Amino acid sequence: MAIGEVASDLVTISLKLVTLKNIGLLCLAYLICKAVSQIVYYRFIHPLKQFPGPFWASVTRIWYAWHNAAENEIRTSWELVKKHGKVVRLTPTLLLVSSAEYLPLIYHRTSVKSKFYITGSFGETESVFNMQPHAAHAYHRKLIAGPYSFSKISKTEPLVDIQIAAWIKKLDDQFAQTGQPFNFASWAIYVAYDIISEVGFGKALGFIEKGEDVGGLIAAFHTGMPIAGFMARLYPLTEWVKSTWVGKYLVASPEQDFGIGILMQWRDKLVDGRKREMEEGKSTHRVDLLQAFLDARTADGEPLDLDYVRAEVLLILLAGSDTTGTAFGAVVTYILGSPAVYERMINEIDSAAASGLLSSPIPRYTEVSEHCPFFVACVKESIRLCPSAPIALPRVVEHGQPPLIIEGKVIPVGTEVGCNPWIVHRDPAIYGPDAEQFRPERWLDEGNAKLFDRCNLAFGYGSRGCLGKDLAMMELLKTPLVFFRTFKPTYCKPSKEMPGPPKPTVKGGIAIWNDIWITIERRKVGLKV
Ligand code: HEM
Repeated sequence: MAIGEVASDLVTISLKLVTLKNIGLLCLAYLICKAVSQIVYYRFIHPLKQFPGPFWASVTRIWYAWHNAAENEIRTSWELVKKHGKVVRLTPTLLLVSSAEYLPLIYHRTSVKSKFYITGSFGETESVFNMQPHAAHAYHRKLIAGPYSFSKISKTEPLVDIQIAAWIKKLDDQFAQTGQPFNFASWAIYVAYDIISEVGFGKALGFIEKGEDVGGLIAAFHTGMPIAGFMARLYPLTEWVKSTWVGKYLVASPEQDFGIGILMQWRDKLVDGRKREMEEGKSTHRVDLLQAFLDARTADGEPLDLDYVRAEVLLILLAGSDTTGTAFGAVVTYILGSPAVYERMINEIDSAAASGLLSSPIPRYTEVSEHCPFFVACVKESIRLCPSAPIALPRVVEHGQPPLIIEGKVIPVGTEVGCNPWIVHRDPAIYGPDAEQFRPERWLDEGNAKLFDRCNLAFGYGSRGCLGKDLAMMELLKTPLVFFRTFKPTYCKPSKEMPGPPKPTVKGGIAIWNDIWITIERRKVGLKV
């Protein structure tokens, strides 16, 4: 047979082999080889193989993303910590550390956020929250931190009071006077939204007035968070998808009529409205956060890029409302769940008020901190047990930083390390053997309280800690206090329409209270509305 004929036969045979079925089989074989090599590498060769954790967690991020989507990430992580100790491997590259003693080492001054934060779920332009490199974050944080300082935020206290008074009046009219039950979980977010929009943008969005989820913003956030959580946990996939044409559908934008897109539309209305006012010379008297961002200048005297201002404004809407509402929900639920705590708290508030130590109708933040130590302890204990952002907050171990040594082991460069506030706040070495119980008294010992404050991760830690903490604490010490002083709440008997008992779920990375169904009656003391 001539060489030409052999070649032609070979081509014919080859072409016969190129069938759809064979191409499929080849792809399958490739995927199996890739999966097997990934499993072998991460489980038996990778430097993190020495750390304990479930098999699937050590070889694929899908395990972690799956548990987040199934809303059982915390319980699962907690059980692993109880089983394995202070360090657990949650993904091929992520270690969860449960011991508070390591917080300063992991969250040091120049720590770098991991790609967990790249999701694009909050839009194309990053705010200080998403920025990963230390230098970029430090530069931008310096530009915008001024208006969040305690001295500036304490000037907004009268604005907070206006919203608290409006909220109490609405609750009185709609529920105390009528005896109608209501879901406190929703109303807690309503007041938080109106406070943050008043302080942040100079006008409450109207949640209290309308008594509803204005523009569906709360629902939009709750829908968007599980997607954000999934994308954060599967970030290599997210990064790749973002580089393809599908990316534009993945990254949140105001063109989208769902999820975070809806919040962006509102954000743009606020920013554009303010820009118009400025052009018309109307907004010179404004002192809110938005105006501070628009007036801020870089070292070269340039205004901040408008897209960046938009990103920071969106962050205020996202970070400053639901989180605070969740904390209100926690305070009320934990206090109502313990009659002895309720009695002690209400007696303290009543006697402080009777002694003239609390201004009327709404006490000042400083008065509450000084004269109601047990109530303050209740708030701190509630946030300890139910932090609003119960996620691992991962940082990357980088070259050029001091070596990170945990439990005697050097953590390899490139590893993601994080602590989940929900878990760290239950560290028995700090809080004792009853760490899982709601016991506000533990904060009354001054030495303990200082230690607990140092180990608190509810507002993040160190140079990347929450900029809105002072505002949030002001809201948290005032709003539930006025609520309890004015009304006596009682849980409703659980039914199909009013399920109970109340419990938090975690969507993406945010704790959300569901079904705090109560009735309220007016007490003889409290805010007259
Ligand atoms: C109870 C209420 C709040 C809680 C529990 C909370 C929690 C947190 C946490 C845990 C972080 C750090 C996240 C990380 O390390 O990745 C953070 C960052 C941040 N929060 Fe809050 N937050 C609350 C309220 C607020 C409010 C009211 C505002 C705005 C007025 C705000 C603005 C911010 C900002 C701007 C950052 C980013 C800081 C940075 O990276 O430099 N937060 N918050």
